[in-house]
This record gives sequence, structure tokens and C-alpha cells, in this order.
Amino acid sequence: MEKQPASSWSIHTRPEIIAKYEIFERVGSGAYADVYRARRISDGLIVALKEIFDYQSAFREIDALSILHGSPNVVVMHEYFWREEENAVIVLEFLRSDLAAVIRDAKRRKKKGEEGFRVGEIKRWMVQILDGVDACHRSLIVHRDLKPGNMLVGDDGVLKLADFGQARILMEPDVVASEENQQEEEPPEVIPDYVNSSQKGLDGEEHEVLSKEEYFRQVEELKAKQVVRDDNIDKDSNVYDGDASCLATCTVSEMDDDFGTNSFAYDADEGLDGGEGLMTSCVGTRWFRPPELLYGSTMYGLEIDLWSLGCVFAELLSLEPLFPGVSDIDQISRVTSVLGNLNEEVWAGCVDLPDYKSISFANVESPLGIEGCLPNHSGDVIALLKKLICYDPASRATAMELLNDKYFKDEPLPVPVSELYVPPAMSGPDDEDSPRMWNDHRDMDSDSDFDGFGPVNVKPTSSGFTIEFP
Ligand SMILES: Nc1ncnc2c1ncn2[C@@H]1O[C@H](COP(=O)(O)OP(=O)(O)OP(=O)(O)O)[C@@H](O)[C@H]1O
Repeated sequence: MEKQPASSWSIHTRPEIIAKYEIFERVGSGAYADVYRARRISDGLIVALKEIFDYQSAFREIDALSILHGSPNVVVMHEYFWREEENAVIVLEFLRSDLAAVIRDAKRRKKKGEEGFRVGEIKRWMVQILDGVDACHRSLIVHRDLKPGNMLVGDDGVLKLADFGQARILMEPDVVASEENQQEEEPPEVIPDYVNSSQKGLDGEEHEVLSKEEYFRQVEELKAKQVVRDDNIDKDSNVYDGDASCLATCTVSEMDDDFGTNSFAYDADEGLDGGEGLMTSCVGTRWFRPPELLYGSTMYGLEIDLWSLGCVFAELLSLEPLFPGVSDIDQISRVTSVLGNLNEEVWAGCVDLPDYKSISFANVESPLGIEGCLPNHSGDVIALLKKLICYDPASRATAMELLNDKYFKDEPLPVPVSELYVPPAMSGPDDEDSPRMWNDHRDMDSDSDFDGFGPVNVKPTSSGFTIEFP
């Protein structure tokens, strides 16, 4: 039997939505959105309705998903509803799990002495992620919040990139400049199904699917343009303190009681696409944020996604987050202890990063290296990871280059998607206090108040659960 929906959900007050969809339980809740499982009345299709509370986030997600429609490893947006003075509601294909749950499950199996992932499984997960990221980057869309929790997985093992609320479509600075005086485009109110639609953005323009050559050419051009400008992008932000630093802007994230896996972005400091070409450094999720963002860069490109990809790849290999920082400074410190100090030798130009001079660490004599973090892995894997987890963004390999790497062509080959194991459904926020969720948090390297108590046992009872501190 379907769970009865809570009558307080504002989504029930939207006649245009309830006329077409029967809404079931809330399955997810993020920084900017609530997500509900629903059934399309016309044909019974199960979908996810994502109600987005933030204008900019809604605009970005709709724009990016419109352009990426038809990409096999990007979540499908069927339609969306957006009227003035109301939250946008986007209708997505429903995917009941995500890569974070898949990794947790592998970790549980390994703890029980069973095999975590087979190499062929890791390869297949990575190939799917790379295909999704390649599709984004070919359209010059930078996702800016890649992490296992934003990689949804269907029962069939197909992985789809999701949560494009922080995505940006990169534009050439001259194109941006010429659009500065143009009116902001409002999206149409209700957009019908995208079936058979071409790749159109909210600007109504056809977005060309790039050839491989053109893709590399544009990526190279973007890399060449990666100059840190001295504009204080955060000048209008409510956290600006005159220094526009990572310390000034990003330590706000430390007020979040997250575990480093919650994403954040500041909307006050970055106009809708078509702004000044500068971007906020305060995007993404701490554990997956590249050094250039941690040091406050506001001129960055697709490469930030490539660092995050490296972190996801390392987590698939070791079943542990690579850099689980508990604060932004701790995050940088963890990266430094593995890669060594950030200096001109490893990244020419890094001294120009906005916060380079405000953050300094003692000299790391013998950095652990990526190999030190993943001691039981082959040289090939380590070499591949080093192409992503490196200081200089321009040295990071593109998704396309990685897809062509021999690692994915050598034995053992990626397993067929049908052989990937997808664990049973994840708990949604309406089951937030379920024992499963508490146990998941216990597994994480957190700064939770419970840490001082050591491990806890969570046991279900007839009326809820009990927590024991042994
Ligand atoms: N298409 C979908 N199918 C099923 N569940 C989904 C779908 N999209 C999102 N969810 C669930 O809703 C949760 C929140 O969605 P999402 O991450 O897109 O929102 P958000 O507010 O942008 O999140 P974040 O805080 O990570 O930025 C997800 O973690 C997931 O559990």
C-alpha cells in the first residue's frame, strides 16, 4: 500500500500538478529542494517531483537538464511547472538509489569479510560516471557538485548524474559581455514533455552537440583563459568582509551541521548565467571540492568537476572518502598532507589565488601521495587517479581522455550494467529517524556530538529505536 502523503506539503496546493500526478511519499530533501515520488495519472509512470525553493537553483537545473536531454547518463527531466511567485517543480525520472548507497553497501559487505566491489564493477560505475560528465562538458556545462549522492542509480544498474542546481553553462567572456545589457530570460510557465525534443536551453537556442575535436579545442581555450581576476565577486554577498577570501566566504559553511557531504552554494554573489563571467568559489560539497575553490578561485572551469571525479573514483576503490575534511581548513590540510604543499612548482600561478596568502601550512616534508592513500592498488589505477587529483587544473585529464584510457580496456573489463548490484531502497527524509539512517551516520567520519561516545548500537523497537552507548 502507498504511504499517505502529509497534507501540509505545499505541492498539494498546485492544481496543475495534482491534475496530472498522484503524489506519494517524500523521498528526499536537500538544501534547496524536496523530492516526492509520484505517479503520472495518464499512464502510471512513476516519477520524482522535485520542488525547488531557490530561484537560481531552479533556473540552473532546468536549463542544464534541457540541454542534456537525451544523454544516457544524465537524469531525464520529463517536464516542469513554474509560475510566477511559485516554486519550480520539475518532473524527473524516478531512480530509487544512488552511488553513495551502493558504496555503503559494498563497505558493509567488506566488513563482513565478503568482497566489496569487483574491479570490473568499479570500472563500469566509472565508465557511466565519465559518460555523464563527458556529456555535460561537451555542452560546456560544469556540474560543480559531483559526489556519490548526486549520482542516482536505477534498479537496472544505470547511473545518472543528478542535482544540477549548482551547474553553470560556461560562456566565452566576449559572449557574456555582449549579453550584459540583455533582459534576463524568464522560463515559460509549463513545459510539456520533452519526448522527441531537441537539445534546447532556456534561451531557446539550439545547443550544438560538439564533435570530439571541437570539444577538446573549446576545453583548451577555456584552460588558457583560466586567469584569476582581482574582482571581488563576493562584494554583494552578505558574508563579504572586504577581503573576499575563502576564509570570509566559506567558513560560513562550517556553521552547517553537515558531515562534509552536504552541498552549498551562495546565490547572492553570482548572477544567473550571463553575469560578469566570474563564479563563486563557494559551490560543491567540501569533501569533493578542488583546491582552487578552497583557495577562493572565482575563475575556474570544467576542471573542478574532474577533481571531484577523482575523489569519487578513489572512494569506489577504497570505500572511504579520500579527503573527509571536517572544516574547509581541515580539507585543505588533508589535501596538502597527501599532495604536498601548494606552490609555484606544482602549479604555476597558484600564488594569485585569492586566498593563497591567507592560508599557509607548515612544510610537508614527505607527502603521503595518492599511492599512500590506496596502498593495495595497481600502478595503472594510481596513475589514472593522479590525472585527476592534481593541483594544476590544466593538468587534469578530461572525461573523454579518461574514457579512452587503457585501464578501461584492459582485463578485467567493465562488467555489463546488468551485473551491477543495486542495494534495496534507501531511506528518505520521512524515515530520517529510522535505525538505518542512524547507522549510516555512525559509519561516517563525522564531527557529530556522538563521536565522543565512540560506537553506538541502534536497535529498532516497537515504537521507534533505542541508542546504546556501550
Ligand atoms: N530523480 C530522483 N529519483 C528519486 N529520488 C530522487 C531523485 N532526485 C532526487 N532524489 C532524492 O532527493 C534528494 C534531494 O535531491 P537533490 O540532491 O537533487 O536536491 P538538492 O536540494 O539540490 O540537494 P543538495 O542539498 O545535495 O544540493 C536526493 O538525495 C535523493 O534522495
